[in-house]
Amino acid sequence: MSLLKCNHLKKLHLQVFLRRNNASDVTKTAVIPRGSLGQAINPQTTPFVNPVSPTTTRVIPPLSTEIHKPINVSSFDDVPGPVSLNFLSKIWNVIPVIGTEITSRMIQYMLSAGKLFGSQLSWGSTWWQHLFGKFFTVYGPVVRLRGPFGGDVVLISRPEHAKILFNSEVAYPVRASLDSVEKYCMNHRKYKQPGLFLMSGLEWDKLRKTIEAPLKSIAFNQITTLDKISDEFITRIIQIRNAQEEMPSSFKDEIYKWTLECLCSVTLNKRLGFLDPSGLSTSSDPLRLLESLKGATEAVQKCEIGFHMWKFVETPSWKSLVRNCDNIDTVMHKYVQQAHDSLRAQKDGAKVEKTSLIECLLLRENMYPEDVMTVLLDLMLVGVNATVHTVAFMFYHLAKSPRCQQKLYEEICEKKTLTKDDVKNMPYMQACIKEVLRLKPAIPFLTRITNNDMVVHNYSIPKGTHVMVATRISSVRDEHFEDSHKFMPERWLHPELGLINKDLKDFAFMPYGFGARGCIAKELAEMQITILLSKVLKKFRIEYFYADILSTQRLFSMPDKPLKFRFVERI
Ligand code: HEM
Repeated sequence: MSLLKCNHLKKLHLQVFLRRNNASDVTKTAVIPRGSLGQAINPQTTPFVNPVSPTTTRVIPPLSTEIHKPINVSSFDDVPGPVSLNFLSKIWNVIPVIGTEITSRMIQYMLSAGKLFGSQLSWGSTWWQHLFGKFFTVYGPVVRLRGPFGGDVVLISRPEHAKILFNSEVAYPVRASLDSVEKYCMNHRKYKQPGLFLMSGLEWDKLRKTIEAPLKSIAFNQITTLDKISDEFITRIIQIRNAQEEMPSSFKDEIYKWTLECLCSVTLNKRLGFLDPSGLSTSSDPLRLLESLKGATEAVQKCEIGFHMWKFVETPSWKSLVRNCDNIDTVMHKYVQQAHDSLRAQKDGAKVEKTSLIECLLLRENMYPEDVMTVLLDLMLVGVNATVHTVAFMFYHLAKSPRCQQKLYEEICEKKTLTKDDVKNMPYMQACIKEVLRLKPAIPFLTRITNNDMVVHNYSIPKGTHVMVATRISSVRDEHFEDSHKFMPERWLHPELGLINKDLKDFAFMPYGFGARGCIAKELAEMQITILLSKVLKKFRIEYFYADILSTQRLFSMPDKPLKFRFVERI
């Protein structure tokens, strides 16, 4: 049996086991429900956090060998959800298990065809947003989507429920997998690991620790290079704008190039020349990487949504995923191998100088160039797409709000050359970034496979359940943010002191996720965006005169329209 199938079976068996046994023996259930690489959590060493807030009257006892079900807590089977899916699950239960992760996407796929709510919903680019919103209106704040293939997904959005979920996290939180990327890494490439985003357990923890600190320090050491890359971006703007100072429809690609150049400079300590003023030749590494990343992103989205046919036959999406990821692999492998060889040469001589992330990784015991490749693929798929989305919407919201743009421009003008300290000390810039992430989060929902039994909204949710937190929904609710659909960076500022108000963000706003599993490169992303925006706004006023741009709100969200901004030079 394939490794993937094996994982899914493990997961399902765990759920069935938990339900049958009412999770009565914690030591038996201490297996993380996914990941061939994820080590089992040891309950003896795992810190317990009471999943229920102290102010809540319902009290669930700490995990012990005996779990006492609190009186009046409704069972998992009582969690409401769409009846037609319930019916479907009964039919499909006779079919062998395929996997929990696909359930939600399968359901979304069926619903996107309008089968459940018909014409009541408009299935535009933000259909899932309407769909999830509709679920919450119809079924309440906790919705159970019964999977046609056995795995269930619980959907939540309220901050108090997200708090219970995230506060119950143990040392190694588990995120739902991207089966297609996992299959590519483990089955197709035969790598030892599927990459940080998909790993879990002790191996994930070790790898994360290896990456996190160097990523931060290397990024800050590269501030001058990142500054230069932003200058090149400005040169490109001047080159490609038309007589009306407007960007071509392909402007998103320029943002991609800027992001990739920044990433390669931090990870490889190499300038690949994505923003070369003379353009990119068709056979160049940068163009190959750019096209392959876009192709891989599209292919992963297609593979993950809907019925996972690619698990059985080689569908066009699967072939495209393999082709594009292989291309990324071929290009990056060349640089990783070079770094590997140069480190081996240095090791025998003087002190090893670590100037790039891949060098830090390669110096780790049992870390080979192939393992580094999976890390790089992750950083590209997750990090580059999220940064491109955020930068695009920074430009958009500032263009739509000349008052905010002017205020940000004034703050930028107070600084001459940006230093490390300046980057962290620009309150209005930070407020604008937060506001863009609130309105247009690059990753609009978070997923976890619960590490503990928990009670959410008086429903018992067993350990091993796949939970989706629709964070974008909570970050645009008026009860959490006044005039929530308006772009108002000031909401993040203290009225007198001009400091970022940290209180606002708790669980209603999680653009970088949460806890140990949260984004690994928040500081890097914000530093890059701050440098870019400072440069661009010093030089240009940004304008936009076309239809509103929305986020596609997909797995890797993107703007749904061409970014035809005008960059008007300041006199
Ligand atoms: C504004 C830009 C970015 C946003 C909004 C963002 C957001 C996120 C979110 C929401 C998650 C999931 C967190 C969770 O499940 O709790 C995540 C994870 C991750 N991000 Fe980012 N990200 C950004 C930039 C980057 C960049 C630039 C990189 C890499 C260079 C990166 C690398 C990663 C990785 C590797 C993970 C997985 C971490 C793990 O599982 O341990 N991200 N990001």
